[in-house]
Order: sequence, then structure tokens, then C-alpha cells
Amino acid sequence: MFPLPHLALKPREKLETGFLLPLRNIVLLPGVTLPVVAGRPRSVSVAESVMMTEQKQVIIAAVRPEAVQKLEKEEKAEIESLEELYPIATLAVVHKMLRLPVGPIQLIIEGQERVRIEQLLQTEPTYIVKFERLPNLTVEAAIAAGAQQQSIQALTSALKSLWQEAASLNPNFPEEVLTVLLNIESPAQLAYQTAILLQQEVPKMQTLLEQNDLELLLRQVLADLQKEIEVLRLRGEILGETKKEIDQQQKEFFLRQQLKKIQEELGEVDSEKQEIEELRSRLATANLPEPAEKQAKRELARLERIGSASAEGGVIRTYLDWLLEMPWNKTIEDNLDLQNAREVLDADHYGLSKIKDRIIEHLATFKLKRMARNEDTETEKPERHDERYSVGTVICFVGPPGTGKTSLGRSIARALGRPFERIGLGGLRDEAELRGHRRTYIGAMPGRIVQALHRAGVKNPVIMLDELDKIGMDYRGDPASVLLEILDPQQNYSFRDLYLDLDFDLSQILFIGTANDLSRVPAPLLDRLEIIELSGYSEEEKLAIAEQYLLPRQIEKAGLPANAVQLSTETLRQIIELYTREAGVRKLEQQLGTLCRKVAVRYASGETTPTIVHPEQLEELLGPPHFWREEKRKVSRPGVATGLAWTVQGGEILFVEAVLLPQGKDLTLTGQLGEVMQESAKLAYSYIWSNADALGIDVSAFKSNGLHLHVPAGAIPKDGPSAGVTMVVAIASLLTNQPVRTDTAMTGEIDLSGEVLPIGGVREKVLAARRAGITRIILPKQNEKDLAEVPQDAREKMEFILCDRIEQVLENALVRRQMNQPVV
Ligand SMILES: Nc1ncnc2c1ncn2[C@@H]1O[C@H](COP(=O)(O)OP(=O)(O)OP(=O)(O)O)[C@@H](O)[C@H]1O
Repeated sequence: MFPLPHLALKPREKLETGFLLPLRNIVLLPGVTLPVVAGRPRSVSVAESVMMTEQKQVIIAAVRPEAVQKLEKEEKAEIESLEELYPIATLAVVHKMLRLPVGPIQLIIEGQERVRIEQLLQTEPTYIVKFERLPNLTVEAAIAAGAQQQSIQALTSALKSLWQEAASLNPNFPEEVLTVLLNIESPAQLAYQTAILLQQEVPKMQTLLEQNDLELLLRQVLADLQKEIEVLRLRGEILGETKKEIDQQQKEFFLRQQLKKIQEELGEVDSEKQEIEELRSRLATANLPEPAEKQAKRELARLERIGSASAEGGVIRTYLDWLLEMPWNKTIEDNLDLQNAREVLDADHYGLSKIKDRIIEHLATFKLKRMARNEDTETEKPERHDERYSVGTVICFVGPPGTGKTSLGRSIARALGRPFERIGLGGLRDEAELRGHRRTYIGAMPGRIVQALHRAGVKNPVIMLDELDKIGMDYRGDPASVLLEILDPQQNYSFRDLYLDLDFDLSQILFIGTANDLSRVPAPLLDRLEIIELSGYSEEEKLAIAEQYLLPRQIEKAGLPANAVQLSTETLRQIIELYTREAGVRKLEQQLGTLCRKVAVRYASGETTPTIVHPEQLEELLGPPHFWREEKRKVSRPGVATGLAWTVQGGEILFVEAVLLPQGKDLTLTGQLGEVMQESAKLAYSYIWSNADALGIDVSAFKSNGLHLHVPAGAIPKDGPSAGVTMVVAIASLLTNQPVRTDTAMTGEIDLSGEVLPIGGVREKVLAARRAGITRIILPKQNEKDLAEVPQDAREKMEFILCDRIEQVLENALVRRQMNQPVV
């Protein structure tokens, strides 16, 4: 038997000794009576010891939540130190102890006053602490400490009236509790009871217990109660609205039933019944595959039950429409005459002979596989998706905008006699766009593939997947993986759209892809594609396309007779040069469209003589030119050289500018150059420094000045090694004070020994130079073979200088003159 501590019997002394019962998840407030459970060995021991004392008093302290977590993690039952407890606790009296035959002891305890625990004297077998009593929160004490009596009164009565409001908002609130609350006289008691009824978390309750200022205590619980009332009010509103909705639905249902009865009595036709009948007869003749038919029947039965006037009925109706209108078994017979295909391609497109050849080859394979399948189906009925009959790859046109990718796809469809549908993939990030949304979503729709098939009305259209290089990916899924599934003959015969929720056979669709930039097409997709590259057109090709295709088409579109607009070759040339600067012919077509519409206005107002457009009239009809020949002017000072670049838009010319800085010794680079391009700049700089003598350059320029190399336009990122040659020329031009020839552009990679290495995109670069009015091009010798790709007119009108050493480049690029001779 352990010695009994002397409990709370010495009011003269400040510190007293008492038993401690630590509680998890409970804060006991003064004046509040609670049942608690003592199950752990030390708590049982405390309970038993307390019951042996006369006053039956015990200190109740809450265990800190972080200590509770730690104890649980470490699987410990008992606390061991004061740090694990909140030091402000409550002195309580045990009214009753209930000991059951099995299980823990139950105690009924009532909080009496607040105390501060000073020391944990003993932990085993019972907890014993030293504590100090804290002053009670009475009105008198509060007034003595400076509080206003009126404000305490006002807060107390506000609290009571809020309780009345809370009770009125909650029909389950017991009336006796409200009566008790309204009759509490002590403001502190009212506050503590409020806190208990609001059932707040331990830390929050503990702050209330620790509050020494009565007025603040009242304000805190008042705010909490107000919040609770707000929640009650909102809940009431929400419940009210939902109920109203349900009532409305029920009312509609009964009214509809009544209407049906009345109509039956009057012998009138029920419009809903009629609708169901109509759907049923459509279903009977739709010839759906078995799973689709089953699904349709199930949904029809549901519609009959629910009625189509309800919201749910509307959803089912739309779904049934989609199901019945899909071309499950409808195909169109192909025209596989290759001669006809060639004629159609020629009729729609100028030139592009190699590309047309590739298309015809693809169609030939397609035809042979089809014939093989047709023969075999007569004998062995192979699976639709049998490997032997799949064309395998999907053709994909890659090239700058406006070079005819989409229109070639359209021509293929026309040649085969199939409908053509285009699916733009630009900016697509959500898998659901392709695969559809489940019907459980509000406003759900099938994906774009199913929509395209629905529009086409047959299951074997030509579908163009436009801009394969612009698909994205994010948390909504990976559209590229859906595309893979769509294009894979092993999978696409049973493509599942989430809206239809049925398999659809996509294997008979002829897919064609397009992209501007091959490097951005996801790699797994690339494996499935047979790439056909289109490049930009030369000026002569553009002239021919405009004369033979674009202008007649635009004249017809504007509703004019065939000869209404006549353009001389010179006029067309000026439109190409001054109003468009592009690899393709999209803008050219737009400008011709604008011109035709202007003429259409004249025609419509009665001037019906054919309009011959001369170059001088262009400004009046199309506005001021969009481009000038400013490039030539710019390159006339030493330190500026014209380079050639390849971009997704086609070729472009770019300038490399070099200036000496008065101070520093380093190389400064600007113009958003990529890593490879920065390396080219460093190579150029090092090459010139190390060969300064041979090039006739004063080395002191390097020693005492910094060099700044800039490639406008600074906001456009640029990269690649092919500007190496241009950078050497720009630096050499600056340091020898010899300008670069204004009619010359160059491209080529360099190495430290001064070799000129080959580059890519020759055709596009040459065409870009030609568009910019350049007549001489310096190219790496190893690129000579690529000149065969350059259109003949450009080849004839331009001079090509092929170099394998940088000295040859400098020799041909710089305007040789004596030092100090004025710049030409
Ligand atoms: N060789 C050509 N002969 C006749 N018309 C052409 C030729 N090339 C392009 N066009 C016409 O130019 C216009 C633009 O072509 P299209 O829309 O096919 O470009 P695109 O390559 O698909 O461009 P984008 O990459 O922007 O989709 C069309 O009206 C097309 O008929």
C-alpha cells in the first residue's frame, strides 16, 4: 500500500498535492459533469486511490494531441512526463465509480476549478502531482480587473439569445437543455457549457480552459456559436432546396400519369408512347450488331419506364439516337482504280510528283491487300483484323503550313470515293476528347472519333488526324496513347468509346496524319507512320499554283464568272513577294480571296466587265505591302552577315551581328541562342582568334575589347550548328572592316580546324533566300547533292558557291578592300 497524499486540505499553502488522471481527447471544464473511462492500469489505480479519500478529488489533465500520436505510434499505454500534458488542468470530484465484472472502470466526474500542475511527483503505480489553484472567473473578479459590467451582461444575454436561435434552427435540440442553458447565472458557466455542447477539438477546448479573462472567454464562445448557427442555417437551406426538387419531380410524375389516364379515356394518342414506338421501329430496321441491339433494347425499356419528359429520359433519348445513327454496318464501296486516283490528285494539286507517286504506291498496297482479303473471305472467312490484310502503316504528311497536306488528304478521299473527315488534334490534352465521356457525366458526349464516324455516315471514311505534333498530355490522360490504340490494327477493330460503352470497329477507316514538326510527334506514334515530307514551294511553283488552282477556286468562291478577275504574272509575283512570305500558299490563297471579293463588290454594283489587276492597283485593293526589301540595306555595314535557318514554318533568313565592346575580353551572346548555337559562336570566336594572323586581323582587338554577337529577332529561340559559318564571317567582317556582300547568304557548320561541314534543310533554306531577294548562296561542299531537290527555277536564277574550308567562305563573302577605305 502506498501512502495517501494529503488532498487539497491545506488552503494556506499555495502548492498542494493530488492524484492525477490524464485523459486523451477530453478537456474537462469547471462546472461540467462527464462520464469518463479508466482502463489503463495506472488510471485504474488512480481511480481506486481517489475513491479511498474523503473528498474524492482528482486532477483531470488533457494529454497533448502530439503526445497521444507518439504514444500510439510507440504502442505505449502510459505517459511518463509532464511535457506530455497540458499544464492547465481541472480539479474534479468523482461522484460515482462503476466497476463492471469485465472491462474498464467508469467514473462520473464534475469539474470544479482550474489548476496549474507544477510538478509530476510520482508516475507509478499512480500519478501524483503538485498543483496550484487558479482564480475563478467571476464577474466581480473581472470588474476588479477593469472589465465593464455592462459588456459582460450584454455578452451573456447575446449568448443566450443565440442559443434560442440555434434551438429554433435544429428541430432535434432538446427543450430541457435550452431551459438549463437559459437559467445559468454565472457567465463563465454559460461559456463552458456552450463550449461542451459545441463539441470542439482538444486544442480549442484547452485554450478556453486556459483563458483568464472572462470577457474574452465569452467573446470566443460567442463567435464559435455564431459559426455553428451559420452552418445550421445553410444546412437548412440545402435540405429545403433538395426537398423542393424531389417534390417537384414527384408532382410531375403524378401529373404525367394522370395525363396518360385522361388521354386514354379520351382515346387520344399518347405522344410519349408514339415516340417509344417510333424508336422501337427504328431499332427493328437498324440492323445493329448484337451487343448494340441488346444495349438499345435495355435503354428503350428504361426510357419507357422513366418517360422521355424527365431529365433522365432526355439523356436516354439522346443516347439512343447516337446508337441508332452510328454506321455499325454501313460501308461505301472503294474505287480502287489507280489511274483515276492519279487523275484526281493531278486535278487538285500542281507539281508534287514524287509525293503523288508515294500516295499511289500506298494505294496500290491497299488495293492488293483488299483483293487478297476478298478472295480469302470466300474460302476461309478470316478475322477482319488479320495481320495479312492490314496496310500496317498510316501515311503522315509532314511539312510547313499551307503546303497542301490537308488538301492531299481530301483528294485521296475523293479518289477512293469515301467521305472525308478531319479531326484537329492541336492543343488536345484530354483523353476524353477522343474516347468520349461516360454517360454518368452531365452533358456527356461521344469522343471525336465516334463523332467523325457519325458525320461520315459510313464505317470506312478517310479520317485525317491533323496536327499530330501538337497533342499534349496532362493529368487528364495521354491522348497519344489513345491514338496508338486507334491506329493499331491489332486493337482498333474493337475500340471502346466511353459514351457509347460498346466496341466499334475502326479497322476499315483509312487514317491519314499531318504534322508540321516531326520532332514533336510522340515517338511510339512515329513508329506507326509512313512519313511523306512536303517542302515549301518556289516562286515559280507558287505562280503556277496561283494561276491554275488558287485563283480559279477563289473566283468561283466569290460567285464570279470564270474570267472576271485577270492577273498578270507580274501582279501575281508582287502579291507573292510583297504580301506573303511563306513556305506554303495559304496566305497567297487568302490574298487572292480578298482580291476576288473586292471585284465581286464591283460586279454586284453593276460593273460587269472583267477586271484586269495591274501591279499599281494592288495597294488600293490589298492595302500597303506587308514586306519590304529592308534586308539588303541592313547587311551593308561590316559585322553583319546573312545566314539561313530551317524552321517548322519553312526556311528563313537570319542575320548575325557583331560589334566590338570598349572594355572586357569576353564573348557576349544574345538573341535566345540554344546551347548548340552558343557553341558555334564560341567556335567561330576561337577560330578567328587563333587564325588572326593568317586572316590579317590585329590580335590586339581580342586582347583589349569584348565582342558582342547578336542574332535578331531576340524573342525567337534559335538553335542548331548551321550558323557557324555565318558567325565566322560576321566576326571577320567586323575585325577586318570589310562588309559582307549584300547579295549573299550562307549556311554551314564549322569545326576548330576551319572545315565546313554539311547541314540539313537545303531546299527550304534556298527558297527562303530567294524569297528575300538573295542571289548568291554559300553552301558546304558536301551538300552539293541536295541541290537536286531545289526547284529548277530557283537553281537557275541563283549562284551556289560550294566550300569545304572557311577561308573559301570568307573569300567569297567579304567585299575585299583596303583598310580604311570607306564602306560601300
Ligand atoms: N500543290 C498545290 N496545288 C494546288 N493547291 C495547293 C497546293 N498546295 C497547297 N495548295 C492549296 O493551298 C491551300 C492550303 O493548303 P492546306 O490547307 O492543305 O495546307 P496544310 O499543309 O494542310 O497546312 P497546315 O499545316 O496549316 O494544316 C489549300 O487550299 C490547298 O488546296
